[in-house]
Amino acid sequence: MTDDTSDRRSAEVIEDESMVRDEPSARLAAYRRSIDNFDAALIHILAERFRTTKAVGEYKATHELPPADPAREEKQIARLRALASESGLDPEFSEKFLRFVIDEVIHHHERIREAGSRGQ
Ligand SMILES: C=C(O[C@@H]1C=C(C(=O)O)C=C[C@H]1O)C(=O)O
Repeated sequence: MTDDTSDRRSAEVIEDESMVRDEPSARLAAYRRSIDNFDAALIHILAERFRTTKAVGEYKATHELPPADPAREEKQIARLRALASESGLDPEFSEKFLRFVIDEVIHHHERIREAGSRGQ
């Protein structure tokens, strides 16, 4: 498939083609409306993930479990790398992104544990 064909197909999915012909900048605006929706979904998904990992951090602090679980991280990273490859996303990027998120979660868990040990 040429770039032109794939470009046209993406536009068809996002926007009525006749509107794009009439106003060239409408295509960019349509792409950006779609990006806005994806970014909003990402933020909601991340907020839900952090809500769950907060509960995990509290559970770990109560049961005196360590904040990080490298075996679980390794499994999760391998699983998401495979999913990324299957869906056309760079697996290196998916690993870096997950590593970034997991490191933040571990900091939260450490803070929850410290707060618990100070009796807060
Ligand atoms: C959420 C957990 O705590 C940490 C964070 C993880 C994550 O964000 O995926 C995975 C493993 C742990 O290092 C967990 O143990 O499940």
